[in-house]
Amino acid sequence: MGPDNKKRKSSKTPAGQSKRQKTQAAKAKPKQLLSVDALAWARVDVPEMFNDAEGFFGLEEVHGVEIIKEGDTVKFMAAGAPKESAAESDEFLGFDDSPVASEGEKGANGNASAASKPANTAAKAGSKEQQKSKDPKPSKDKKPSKDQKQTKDQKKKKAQPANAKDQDDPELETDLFSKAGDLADESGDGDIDMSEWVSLNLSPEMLSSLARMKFSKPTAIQSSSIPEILEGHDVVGKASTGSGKTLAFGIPIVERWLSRMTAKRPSDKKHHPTALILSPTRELAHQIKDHFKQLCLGLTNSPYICSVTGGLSMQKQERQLEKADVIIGTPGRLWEVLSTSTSTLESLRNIRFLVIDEADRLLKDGLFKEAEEILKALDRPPTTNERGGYGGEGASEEEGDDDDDDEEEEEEEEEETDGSPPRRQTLVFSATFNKNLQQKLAGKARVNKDNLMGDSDAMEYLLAKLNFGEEVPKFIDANPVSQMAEGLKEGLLQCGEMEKDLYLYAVLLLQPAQRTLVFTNSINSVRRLTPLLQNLNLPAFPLHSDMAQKARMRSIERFKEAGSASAPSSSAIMIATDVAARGLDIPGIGLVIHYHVPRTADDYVHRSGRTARASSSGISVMLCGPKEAVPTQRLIAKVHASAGRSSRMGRFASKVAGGSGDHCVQTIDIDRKLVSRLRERVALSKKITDASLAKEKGHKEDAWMKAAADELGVEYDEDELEGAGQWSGRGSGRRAKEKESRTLTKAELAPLRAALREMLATRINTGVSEKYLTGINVEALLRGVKGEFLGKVDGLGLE
Ligand SMILES: Nc1ncnc2c1ncn2[C@@H]1O[C@H](COP(=O)(O)OP(=O)(O)OP(=O)(O)O)[C@@H](O)[C@H]1O
Repeated sequence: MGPDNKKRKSSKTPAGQSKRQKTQAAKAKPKQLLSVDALAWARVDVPEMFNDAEGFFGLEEVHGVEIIKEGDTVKFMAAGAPKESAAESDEFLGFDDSPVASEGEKGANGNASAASKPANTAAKAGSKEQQKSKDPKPSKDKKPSKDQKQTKDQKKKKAQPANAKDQDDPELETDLFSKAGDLADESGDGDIDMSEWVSLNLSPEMLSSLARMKFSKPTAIQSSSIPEILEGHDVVGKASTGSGKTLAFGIPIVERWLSRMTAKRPSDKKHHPTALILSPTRELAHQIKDHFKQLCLGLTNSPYICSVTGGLSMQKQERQLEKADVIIGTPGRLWEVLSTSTSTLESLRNIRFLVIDEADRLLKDGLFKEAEEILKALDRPPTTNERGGYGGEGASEEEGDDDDDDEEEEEEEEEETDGSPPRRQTLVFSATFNKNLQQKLAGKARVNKDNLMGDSDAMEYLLAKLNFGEEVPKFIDANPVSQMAEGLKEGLLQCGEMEKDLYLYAVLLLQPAQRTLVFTNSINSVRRLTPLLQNLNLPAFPLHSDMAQKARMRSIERFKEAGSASAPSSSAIMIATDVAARGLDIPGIGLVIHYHVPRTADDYVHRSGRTARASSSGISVMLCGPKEAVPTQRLIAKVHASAGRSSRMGRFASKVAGGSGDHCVQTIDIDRKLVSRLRERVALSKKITDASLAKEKGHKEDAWMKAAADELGVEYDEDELEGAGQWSGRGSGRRAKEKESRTLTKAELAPLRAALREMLATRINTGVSEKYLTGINVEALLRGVKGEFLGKVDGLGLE
C-alpha cells in the first residue's frame, strides 16, 4: 500500500478528519477524471419516514470532487486514486454510515468484506466467537500488524478474481442469517467423515467447505438433485420445509462457477453472472445470500454474491450487479432494475442457472406480476443491437482457445460461440407444489380426490409457467409421504373467539421456547399483539411488510440474539405476518403459534415449517375459535391428505379424535383453570395497549386534520367539530371509543401500568399437585427455560 493509500485510509473515520483536511489532501494530489461509479459515495442518513417511500431510494454524497459540466455531460474530477483501487485496499472500510455503524462489528465485517474471501475469513472470525475457534487458518494473531495486513491484502488481491473485490457495501451487507449469530454451538470441530458426499462428485474445495459447515452428509433432496443439476438437467425439487433445498441448488451453482473460473482465460473480459435466484421475500433473499456466502467461506476463490431487494439503496445494488456472479433478488426490485437497465438485462440473459425458490408462491397467478415480467424478459430474443453484445466473451474465447484437452473450456466455448446466450438450466424448488393447498379456506374448497394436484399436475402447471430448456425437467420429490418436517408436532387448541390473547399468553408460558414465532393474518394484529405481550414483560418483536426495512432487520436481529452466544439464557418471541412464513431459517425456533388460522393450507405448511428444521424437533400450535373449527379441520385435512393420498379425511378425523397416526395433529388439552388465573393480567395489558394505540392513532389523525385545516386556512379544533356534529355518522362509534381510550390514557394509564407491574410480580399458583405447588414466576419462566415447566403444569402435553 503506497503513501496515498495510507492517507486515504485515515478517512475511514470521518469524525476524525475535518472537511478541510480532506480538501487539503485532495489539493495535494494530481487531479483525475473519474467515472461516477469510481467515486467514494457515502450514504447520507435520512429520516426513517423516507425508508420505504415510493421512488426514493436514498441519498449518497461524495467529498473532494470537482464537478465539471460540459454541455449535457457531467464529469467528475478528484484528487487521488479512484475508488476501484481504494476498494482493493479495503479502503471502503472507512465510510461511517451511522445505521451500519450501529450494527457494530457486523458492518465492519461486511466492509472488510467478502465474508466469502479467505483472506477476510480471519477478520470475520475475529469478531465472532464461534468462527474464531473453527478458523482453520494457522495465524492466531487477532490483530495483524500493518505490514502483515498489507502482505495479506496483496496476497488476497492475487488470489481473488477481479470481480470478487469490494464484495459488499456495508449497508447492503445484512449478515443477519450467518450462523455466527445463531444459537451457541458448543461442539468442537473434530474430524468429520465426509464419505457420504463422495458419490456426488464434488470438488475437494467444496467438500472441505461442507466439512467446515459440519454437514457430514447430504440431505435427501441434496443427494437426489445435485447430480442431476451437475449433469445439466433442469430440476423441479420438492422436499419438506427445512430439508436443505437451498444448498441443493447452491452447491451445483458454486461448483459450476468454480469450474468456469478454472477455465477462464485472461482474455475473457466480459463478465456475466452465473446464476439468478428469485425469492418471494426480502428476508429470504438476504438469507439465501448469507447461506451462499457461508458455503463459499472456505474457498480460495469465491463468487461475488449479491442480493437485490427493496428497502435498500438501488444505486448501490446496481453497482453490485455489474460484478455479481450470483444474484438473489425479489421480483419487485429486480424488475425495477431490469426495466431501466438494458445492460443488466443483457447480462442476465447469459446466466447459466435460473432458480425459482418457493416456486409455487412466486408463480401463483397474479401474485408476483414482476416475476412473470422478468421471466418473459429473460426469454425474449435480443434485438440485433443487443446481440452484438454477446460476442464479447464468446468471441474472445474462440480466438484464444488453444487448449483442446480442457473439457470445461470446450463446454464454455460450445455454449457461447454462436453469439446467442448460453444454455440456461432452470431449477425450481418448494415444499409445496400442490395447487389445492393454495385455495382459500373460505368458500367451497373441498378435499376430495378430484381436485388434488399430484406430481404430474404440478409439472403441467410449471411447464405452462416456465420456459424450461429441457422438454421435461427432472421432478424430484424427496419427501413423497409428507411435506411437513419429520420432527414437527402439530397441536390444535380450541378457545373462545375473543380469548385468543389470553390463550396465546398461556401457550407462551406453558410451552416456553427459546425462540417462538407467532403468525397472524394482519399487520394490525402484529401492531397490537407486540405491545400487548411486551406489557406482560415478554420479549416480543414485530415483523410485517409495512415496517421500514431497517426496522425489519432490527427485529430479526433481536430475535436471533436470544439464546445466542452473546445472550445464551434469553428467549424471544416474534409476532409476524406471513412475510415470515416462507423459507426463513432461524435455528432454535422451538414453537410456532398460529394466532389466526392461516388462509390457505400451503401457508400452514410453510408457517409450521419455521420450526423442526434440519432434523431438529419443534411444535406448531394453532389457536382456533369455535367458528374456525370446521375450516381448520378442512385445512389440516388438505395438508395431510395431499401428503398421504391413500387415506385422506378419515386419517385426519381419527387423529383429531386422538387416534394414533404417524403424523398426528393433537387437540390440546390445556389446564383451563390455570389459564383463567392469567385472565386479569391479560385484560389489563390489553387495556393499556389499546389506550396507547388509540393515542398513537389519534396523534396521526390529529396531525392529518391539522395539516388539512392549515391548507384550507381554517382553525382546527376537534371538540368544536364534534360539537357541530361533523363527526357523526359512519364510524363515529368507533371514533368515540378510541377517543375514550385516549382520554383514559391521560387520566389512568400510569396507575394501570403500576397495577400490571404488581400483578406480574406475583407468582401464579399452578394448582396441579401438592408436589408442584410452587407457582410460576412468569419472568423467571421466560428467562431461557426450555419446556421445563411443561410437565409440572400438565399443560399442552406436546413435548
Ligand atoms: N447437508 C446438510 N446437513 C445438515 N444441515 C444442513 C444440510 N444442508 C442444509 N442444512 C441446514 O438445514 C437448514 C435448512 O435448510 P434450508 O433453509 O435450505 O431448508 P429449505 O428446505 O429450503 O426450507 P424451506 O422449505 O423452509 O425454505 C439450514 O440451516 C441449513 O444450513
